[in-house]
Amino acid sequence: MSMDLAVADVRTEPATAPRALTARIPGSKSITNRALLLAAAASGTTRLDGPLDSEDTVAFRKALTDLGVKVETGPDAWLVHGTGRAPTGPARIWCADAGTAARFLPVLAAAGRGEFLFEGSEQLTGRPLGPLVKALAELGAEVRPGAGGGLPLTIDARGLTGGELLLDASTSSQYLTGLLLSAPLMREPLTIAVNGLVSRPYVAMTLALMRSFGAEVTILTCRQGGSVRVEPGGYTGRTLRIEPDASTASYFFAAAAVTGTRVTVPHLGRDSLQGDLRFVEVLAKAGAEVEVGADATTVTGTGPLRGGFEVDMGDISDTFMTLAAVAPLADAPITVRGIGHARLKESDRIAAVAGNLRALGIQVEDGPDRLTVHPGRPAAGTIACHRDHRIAMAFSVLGLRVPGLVLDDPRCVGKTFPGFHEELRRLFGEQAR
Ligand SMILES: O=C(O)C1=C[C@@H](OP(=O)(O)O)[C@@H](O)[C@H](O)C1
Ligand SMILES: C=C(OP(=O)(O)O)C(=O)O
Repeated sequence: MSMDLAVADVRTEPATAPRALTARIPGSKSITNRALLLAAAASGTTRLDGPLDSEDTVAFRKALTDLGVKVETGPDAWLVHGTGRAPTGPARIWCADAGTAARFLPVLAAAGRGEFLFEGSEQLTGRPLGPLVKALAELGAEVRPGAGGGLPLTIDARGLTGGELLLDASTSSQYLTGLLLSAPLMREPLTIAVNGLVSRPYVAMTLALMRSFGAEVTILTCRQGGSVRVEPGGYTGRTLRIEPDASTASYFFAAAAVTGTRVTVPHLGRDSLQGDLRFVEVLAKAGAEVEVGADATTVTGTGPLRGGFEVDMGDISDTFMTLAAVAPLADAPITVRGIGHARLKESDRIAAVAGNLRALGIQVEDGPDRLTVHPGRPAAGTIACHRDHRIAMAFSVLGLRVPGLVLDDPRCVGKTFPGFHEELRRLFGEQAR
């Protein structure tokens, strides 16, 4: 199935006050999956209000169910009955396409007992897991990766003692998050020193959520770099309201910037746990008006996008495609750097963005960890999504300004927002030609 993205023909310079829109953004994937794991390991019951219901979180929840955790689901809240300990095998766990499942759950299993087999889609099996496998082996776990060094992964678990580790987090922060989340279930403290951490705000999110479930965590810094120490002691269940997903919100904020409208996302404000909310600072560089309030964020498009800048998006790399896809509409080139690790996600995202823009006639230069997009008039064409939800969503925003853009796989957005196209059309559809 393919889908025509030309839902709008929108002027960039509004003649009157910009149209004010409120986007309905579903819950954060990263918070939902962390909270599911923390709640499963906790003693007592946890209530998650506003969790994300998408392929990644359903896969994570189902994996926990297969590990013996009871989860009750309703339309607006999930109840997780914590076991107060790590799981007992045997169990066979399907991680689907979810990097968070493949990087977080094997550590939980290794802290338990029995045999566990982790498998995933072809896409996920192709993604790296090496630093986590190495760390688990150093902690004394019996781990056997698949032929490519990652999934399918077998673990013969006898519990984990803890100790000291040096972790390479230069390709993904998810290895560090995985080790941290299950550290309170180990017999002794775990101290992890980290080399080259990417996606840093995700680790701050991990630590904040661990603390909110009762864990004792100390951040130690020295001249050589940073390390984190986690005490044993488990978790205690709680009630948690999950914020709207800031990475998902980026598409709607960018849509405001390129259509001269005003988009507000309620309940996503300055206390957000999500680094990706900082995407709005990048839009401000490109000339949009941005207000990050106590409990909402609003972006207003003020005219043509301003280019002529270079920005490091290494901490917020899930949002670089949102900027890059609309960058041809700017009045000067835009360069994004620090995003080498984005080549290791659902697709090689630098190659996917560059390839699609070039196919639309846009001049692009790319390097190992950077991309420069030149101004131009994108032609109509078919976007190759590479089964990557974020490529589909980012180019859908460009589709608000470029008639005749078609996605080759519109439904891949289900990984994090199954209702994405419907919401984009609800907000911008009446401007369709
Ligand atoms: O911890 C998390 O929830 C995530 C961390 C990031 O991955 P990397 O640390 O691999 O960059 C991000 O891209 C992913 O969507 C979610
Ligand atoms: C990289 C992503 O997902 P994950 O690594 O959690 O599969 C993403 O959602 O953009």
